[in-house]
Amino acid sequence: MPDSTARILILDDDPDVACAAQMLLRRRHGAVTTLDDPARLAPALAAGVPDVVLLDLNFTPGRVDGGEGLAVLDRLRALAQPPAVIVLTAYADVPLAVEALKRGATDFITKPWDNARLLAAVDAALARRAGSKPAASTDCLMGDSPAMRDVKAMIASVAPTEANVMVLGENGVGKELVARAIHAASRRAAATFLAVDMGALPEATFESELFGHRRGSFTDAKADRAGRFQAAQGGTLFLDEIGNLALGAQAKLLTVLERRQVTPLGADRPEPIDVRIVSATNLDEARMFDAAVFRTDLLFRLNTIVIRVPSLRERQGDIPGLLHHYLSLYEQQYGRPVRELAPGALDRLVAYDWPGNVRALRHACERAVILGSRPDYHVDDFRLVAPASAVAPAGGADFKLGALERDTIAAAMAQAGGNISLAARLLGLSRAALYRKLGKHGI
Ligand SMILES: Nc1ncnc2c1ncn2[C@@H]1O[C@H](COP(=O)(O)OP(=O)(O)OP(=O)(O)O)[C@@H](O)[C@H]1O
Repeated sequence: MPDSTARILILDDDPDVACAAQMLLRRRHGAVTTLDDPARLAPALAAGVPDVVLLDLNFTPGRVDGGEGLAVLDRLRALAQPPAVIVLTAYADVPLAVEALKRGATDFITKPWDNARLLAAVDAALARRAGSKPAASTDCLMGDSPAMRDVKAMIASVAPTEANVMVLGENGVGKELVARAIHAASRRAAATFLAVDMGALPEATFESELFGHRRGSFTDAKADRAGRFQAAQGGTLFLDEIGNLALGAQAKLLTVLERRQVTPLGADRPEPIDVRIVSATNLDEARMFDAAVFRTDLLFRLNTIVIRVPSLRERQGDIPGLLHHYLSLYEQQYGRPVRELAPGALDRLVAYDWPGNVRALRHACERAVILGSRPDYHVDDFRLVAPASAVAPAGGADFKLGALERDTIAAAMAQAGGNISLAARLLGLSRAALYRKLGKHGI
């Protein structure tokens, strides 16, 4: 929204860049000043701290490491009432932009910028300062381990931006919760958050499901139908299991993201879309960078920011809190008495490997509450599928982890009597994920 009282400072040593930004922003905002040298920042601040600073990261000719700009950012953030800072970076400087976000920048814009994008970033920064933006919400994302604190800090930094985020991590680590937390802390929080399981979308109906269709565009199209992109308009679209998308569908998705418009099947005109994309996959980065699996151009559209959610094995410190939370939850839900863990049980549960991560832990707690019949919880009440001693050796080679996964799945299948749904539940996996793993291990 235009704000004639807003004070905006553009700090860039390139007079053409500073002048172009000033002319653009002056059309909407009151006081827009420029500064070409950070050494003159102190007197400028003495005259009044701006609401928003557009900050270039390099000032000395030949310097490209961004150190000068980051130092200015630190100084601005240390002020009693710090301004919102939007960093201006060269296209290839995305890692630097991420560093700036970690240090408290509100957003980043790559040069040469898109005018609408720059105006939207300034509006969002002003709205945030005016307190019209809801507070960050990562409450439901439990865990205070250093690894989870990093994840939460990343969420808080990237949420207010419009950057596309790719969330990486094993099954059940909480990737969807991370995506929801990003949405909840963004300026889109009041609009829709829509999750789509890309792995479950048949290729034949991919376009109709995502982009919508007009009545009569194919035999079963009895009425006009909006796609997921239209349904999430103004909000966030969470593309889950993105790594499982067929290459043909990847090309169609890329076109939509590039043009920021969708053409429903049977329509003669494209429709503009305004959605933020958060995607997730359990494939590791090496697989995602395999061109036979995933188009690199699409990957670069989606992974402006990457958030890696660590497995439960990598944050054992979170396990006691999660156990307590989910045991209490199910005790209440099933009207069971409050019980403690038997001596020694906690240590073994913490040392357990947790294939299936938090989802598996949650299901294990549900089983213990339902099946445990002693005054306290013992490890066998949790019906873990692999022995609690089956912790992968430190620095263990991949093939050992692979064998462990195969044996665990085989054990779960045997315990479930071949019932896929039950085995998937025991393992804390979705049915689709279990099918893929069965195929991978030839079980
Ligand atoms: N940090 C956490 N705190 C509390 N609950 C969590 C946390 N992480 C995950 N969970 C719970 O674990 C389950 C799985 O979480 P979620 O669906 O977000 O995982 P995921 O990584 O997206 O899984 P998948 O890869 O199978 O799609 C959910 O019930 C969720 O509430």
